[in-house]
Amino acid sequence: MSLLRISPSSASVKALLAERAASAPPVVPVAHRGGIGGGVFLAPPRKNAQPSTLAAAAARAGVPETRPSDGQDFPESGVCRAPPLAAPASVSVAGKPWKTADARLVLEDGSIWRAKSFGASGTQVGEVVFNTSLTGYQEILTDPSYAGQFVLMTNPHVGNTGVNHDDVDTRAITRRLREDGSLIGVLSTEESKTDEELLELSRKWKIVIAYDFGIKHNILRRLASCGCKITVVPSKWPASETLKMKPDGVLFGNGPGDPYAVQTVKELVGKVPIFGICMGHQLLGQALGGKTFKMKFGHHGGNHHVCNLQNGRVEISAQNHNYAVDPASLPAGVEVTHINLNDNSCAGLACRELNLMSLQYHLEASPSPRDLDPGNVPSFPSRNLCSTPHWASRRG
Ligand SMILES: NC(=O)CC[C@H](N)C(=O)O
Repeated sequence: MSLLRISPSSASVKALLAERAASAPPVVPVAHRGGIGGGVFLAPPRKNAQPSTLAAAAARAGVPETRPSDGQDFPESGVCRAPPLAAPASVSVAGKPWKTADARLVLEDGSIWRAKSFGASGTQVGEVVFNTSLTGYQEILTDPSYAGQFVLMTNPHVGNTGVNHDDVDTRAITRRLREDGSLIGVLSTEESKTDEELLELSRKWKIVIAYDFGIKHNILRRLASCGCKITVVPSKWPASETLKMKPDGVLFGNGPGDPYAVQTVKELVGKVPIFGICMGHQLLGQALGGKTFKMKFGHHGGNHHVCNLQNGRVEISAQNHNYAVDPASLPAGVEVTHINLNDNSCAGLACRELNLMSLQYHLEASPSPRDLDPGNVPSFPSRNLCSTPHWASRRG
């Protein structure tokens, strides 16, 4: 086991940490199983795992020098310090069959735990809970009852590999959770997201209602990773019921066949921010008074060039549709924001006055590794479903 200093990267985060920093032991943990699509382990950057750092950190935290094997510190006193193990003369990670990445776990109390991850990448929001089991992590990490949560194993000795130089102590976070109760956390490997942004994600949920016409799970996953709390409703869910739920935004997603449910969309337009994907885009087009038509052979492929008319950038998109919105039929005030460069058909529209936008392609489908990720298109924040100001306003 080893320790890691909490290293806030900005004054504002420092301020948030100030109340707790004095008593918070400078430790970092291992977190398992984000909702990112697999297990995530955090391990500390190796440079922070030096015995001298550990000793100094322990002294600052006022933690007595005891080893976990003493068995005196936990759980009675909620001890959270690992012993200053003598590091092996040389420890190499070169032979590991996985890639590691810098990761951060940001809790809603303002604490930031920097470490290394392996496995899935991305950003995920979830409730952090701890599990004290000594064995059986396979069953724990695959238990669907943990959906929406991060599981923090208090026992660092998980699996059959023994304790090694990269393993870390999770008990500091556990102590915090025991004192304050379960906390919402954000686990992220995305360097483009600042600490402040991650902290905001942990504190503010956006309530999204997603109509299910056959919605793709990855759309929901990507929204969840932006800090959205999503309720999926059936395709015939009345607009009046949606409005009663006071959402920050409504998503009309993909689905088979000719667009339907236009009446529901009409009843919501102008009352709540709306985002449409693929069939949702066609529905919005019709609800605004436009017309859709059946294309000769449709668009089905993973390499359709789309021009974003707002910034002139060309995006490579995944497409799957047989119908398209006729731009000439759209009323004034509705802007065509994207066109398919193969045939100049409408690939996106927006109406700022009515707080809506839509795309005729699958931005969640990752045609290239991160092609349509907002972090890669910083000049166009509306690429981000969540940061688009006219799509989903923030909820405090
Ligand atoms: N991917 C989709 O949502 C398909 C939309 C619609 N069914 C079409 O074929 O045009």
